[in-house]
Amino acid sequence: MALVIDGKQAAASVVAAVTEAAGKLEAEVGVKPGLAVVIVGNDPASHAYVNSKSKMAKQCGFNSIQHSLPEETTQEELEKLVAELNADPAIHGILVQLPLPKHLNAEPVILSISPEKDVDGLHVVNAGKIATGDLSTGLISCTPAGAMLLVKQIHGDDLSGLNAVVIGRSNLFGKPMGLLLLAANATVTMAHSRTKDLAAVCRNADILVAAVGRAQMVKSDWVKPGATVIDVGINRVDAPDKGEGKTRLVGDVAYAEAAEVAGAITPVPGGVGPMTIAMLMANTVIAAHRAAGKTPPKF
Ligand SMILES: Nc1nc2c(c(=O)[nH]1)N[C@@H](CN(C=O)c1ccc(C(=O)N[C@@H](CCC(=O)O)C(=O)O)cc1)CN2
Repeated sequence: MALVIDGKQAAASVVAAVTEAAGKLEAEVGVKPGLAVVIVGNDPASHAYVNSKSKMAKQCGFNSIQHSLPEETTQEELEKLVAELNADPAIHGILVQLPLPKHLNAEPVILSISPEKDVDGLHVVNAGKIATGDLSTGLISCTPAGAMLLVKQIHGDDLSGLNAVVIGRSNLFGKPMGLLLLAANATVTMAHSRTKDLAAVCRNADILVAAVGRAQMVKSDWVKPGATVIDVGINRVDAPDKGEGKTRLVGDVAYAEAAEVAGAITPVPGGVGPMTIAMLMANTVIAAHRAAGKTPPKF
């Protein structure tokens, strides 16, 4: 049976380090890290994530501000709010929760965030820094940064000689994850919906990262014996065994059967998910240190 990688515990360690760094920064230079979280519309899952982020920011000792905008907010109004937050010296991190309602275009909104305050790491300046191998002066996208911490728990910092396969090529996760694995010297394959014989490609992976958004698509015969499996999927499926109308969360990997083959595996829930919010806190405390002219902590 595979080792179960405990994302909750890893996230708690990151949050403890962030809280300590935030406390020291405030004590030394009087700067309290400030995080502004912006949400548009009424999507219940997005509201739950945003509430968790605001709550966690408070727990870390940050100045935590939430802007909940109505569904009918215009592109102009949203970008105006971002401009105000860019200009606010008490705010070091700005996050716009995704997805936005259909009438809004996320790309210009993300580009309107100052790269130094882009704690989601989605601005082209931050994405470009990862692409050029600069992992120390920008801000790294939270879910891939968190997934990398879990990979490094198993394999250490240097992934030389290891084959990594990332299934999924989104800007939010797949692309930066591939680049972070590459920066750690893994030999990286980016796989996606058009990849020929995906199962065979995956069987070659020492580190298999699934971010496809399809419940339990990755089967045990896709997993190389002893491989590390990182499951980024969060899919809600019917759970008739729990009672009528009940649901449960599952990942993109058929967990029970994959755990029989893998060397280490992240569960869903409790794997990569909790790392996302922890790394958001880490990025905010890093941004606050830089704004105060102090050397940021490393996570
Ligand atoms: N602006 C952003 N939008 C979105 C991001 C993001 O990083 N930035 N990521 C996702 C949603 N997300 C954070 O926003 C997120 C998803 C899941 C979790 C998490 O902890 N999941 C738990 C299960 C939670 C549950 O029970 O529902 C787990 O996997 O254990 C945290 C954050 C899309 N939007």
